[in-house]
Amino acid sequence: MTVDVQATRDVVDIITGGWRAQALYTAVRLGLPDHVAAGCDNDVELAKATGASEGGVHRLMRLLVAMGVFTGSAATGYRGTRVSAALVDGPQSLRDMCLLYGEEFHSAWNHAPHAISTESSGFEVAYDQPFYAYLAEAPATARRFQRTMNAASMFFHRVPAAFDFEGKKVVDVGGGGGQLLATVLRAAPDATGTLLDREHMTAKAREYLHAEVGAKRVEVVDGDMFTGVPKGGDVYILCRVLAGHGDEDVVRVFEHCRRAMADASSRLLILDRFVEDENPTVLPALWDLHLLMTTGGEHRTADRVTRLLERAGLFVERTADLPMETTALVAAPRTPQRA
Ligand SMILES: Nc1ncnc2c1ncn2[C@@H]1O[C@H](CSCC[C@H]([NH3+])C(=O)O)[C@@H](O)[C@H]1O
Repeated sequence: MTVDVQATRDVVDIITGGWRAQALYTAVRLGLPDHVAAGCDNDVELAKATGASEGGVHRLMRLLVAMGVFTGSAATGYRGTRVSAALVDGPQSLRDMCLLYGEEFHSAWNHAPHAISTESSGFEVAYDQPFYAYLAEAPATARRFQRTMNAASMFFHRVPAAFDFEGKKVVDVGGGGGQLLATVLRAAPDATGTLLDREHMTAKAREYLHAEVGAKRVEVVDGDMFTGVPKGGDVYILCRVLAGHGDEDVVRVFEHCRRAMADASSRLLILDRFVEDENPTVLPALWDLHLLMTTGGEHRTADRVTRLLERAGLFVERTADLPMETTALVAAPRTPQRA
């Protein structure tokens, strides 16, 4: 019998992927990226700074050097890399994402066979309640989740290059904290904006947007996108809002946007991650399953979104790629619509 060495190697690489994630999680939990950045460069100092055993630190650091998280060695001194720098505590850090993925989301993924077999949330099995209900009772985790969402917003700054907002009336539907709308309005000084979100979200968004772009250029509206969206916009944005909702609800939101458009030159801009059934790439397919693990949700294929748009009287005019395998999808109304 011949042994396929490469296949064995490939399988082992995949199987041990979870261990790598847990090793990185432990490093972040111990604050190793921060301590190395602060100048601790050997096992004795790192053990003292973290309260962990010197032997444990040595063995973990050896793996992290092999993974490219740090460079150097115990003998020559450890040094940080771009990877460890991205995990140092501070604004835009991936630290909270690493902790959340290593704790609550890791527990949710422990129930992957159940979640996948039944297409239901693994989180609910692990924690006996839905993810968002849990967050409402666990403020520290809720803050960690919010920071994770912010860190995952690094594609926002590329949105103005994918769509010309200059002079337009921009409506951000489900606009969350307002970071995207602020980015768009800063890039297009003659544009004005309206953010629509649920009542419990809008106070923070209003405060943020008024501070960032001023009350004159932006309006923040409480509402329900399934009931209606503000009228007269030149561009309606739906950024990361579709994944948690069923097809019928999504068509309803698309229809509301089309009917509310100022005229036939208005556009709907969808910013989201789409999965591919043909030649899939790993991150979108992983995040699709991750939505299943956490909320029971899913990412759609671009074809499926296109069909839902068509049902709502819209067609896809063009698409553009954004960082982290996010896509900008620009849709136009089929016929001139009046509000
Ligand atoms: N029915 C609804 N009407 C308006 N906004 C909603 C509704 N349901 C959920 N949302 C909001 O949709 C957002 C999804 S999270 C995405 C937020 C933002 N677009 C970003 O990309 O950062 C949250 O802010 C929700 O409060």
